[in-house]
Amino acid sequence: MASRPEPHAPPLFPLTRERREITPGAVHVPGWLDAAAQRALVDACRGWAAGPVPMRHTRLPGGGVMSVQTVCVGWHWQPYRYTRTATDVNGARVAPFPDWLRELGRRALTDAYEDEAAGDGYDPDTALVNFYDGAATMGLHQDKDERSRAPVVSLSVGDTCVFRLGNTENRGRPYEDVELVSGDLLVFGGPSRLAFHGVPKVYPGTGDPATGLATGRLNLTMRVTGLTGPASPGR
Ligand SMILES: O=C(O)CCC(=O)C(=O)O
Ligand SMILES: [Fe+2]
Repeated sequence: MASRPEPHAPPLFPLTRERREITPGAVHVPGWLDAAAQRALVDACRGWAAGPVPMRHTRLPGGGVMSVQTVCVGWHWQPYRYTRTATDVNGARVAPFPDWLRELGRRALTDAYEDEAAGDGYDPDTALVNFYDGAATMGLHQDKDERSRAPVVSLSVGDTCVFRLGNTENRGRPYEDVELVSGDLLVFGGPSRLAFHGVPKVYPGTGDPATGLATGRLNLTMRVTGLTGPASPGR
């Protein structure tokens, strides 16, 4: 029978994936959400996907549709603006942005930037929840429909993907491909806030169904719109 490891023995499964600043202001924290937190996030996203605005493939002005499916909370994003009601879907007002998600965003900044004060005053008011089936991808783009340049906090659950983090000038090089795994946190703020980024590939079947997500990849990004307007109910 194997003996118990000594208290000072190295962990049986050493963490090889460590917090890393990819470019100034862009930080990847692998495994930030534990299994219970991932399940809770999947549950919440499933609730939002059911309504009041259903998760859908966003229609682009050129006539195409995005391969990912998206649902929003707080403010509704449609190309290329935020509205309180989903005028391009069913006209309903989106679900309010919950306090627990704001709190999670603050902790994300504190941990990513290793600075107790980094989350102070962070007040995200919208979250975009994207679902990628095995074939979905997202082209390189900037998140620039927000008036605020506060950081974007990104959480991933389910299948592993390739996340491409580029420069702030164009879709070309330099860029770096980073694998985002279930539970990973990525923050992009500061000089990287307007970096081009996208998801060129998802690896189907790499997620753990114990998260509550049998297939596919879920990504939630929270942002500060910098907009004011008719407040969400409860805010
Ligand atoms: O899925 C991701 O990791 C990125 C999503 C994204 O860039 C977006 O929703 O704007
Ligand atoms: Fe984005």
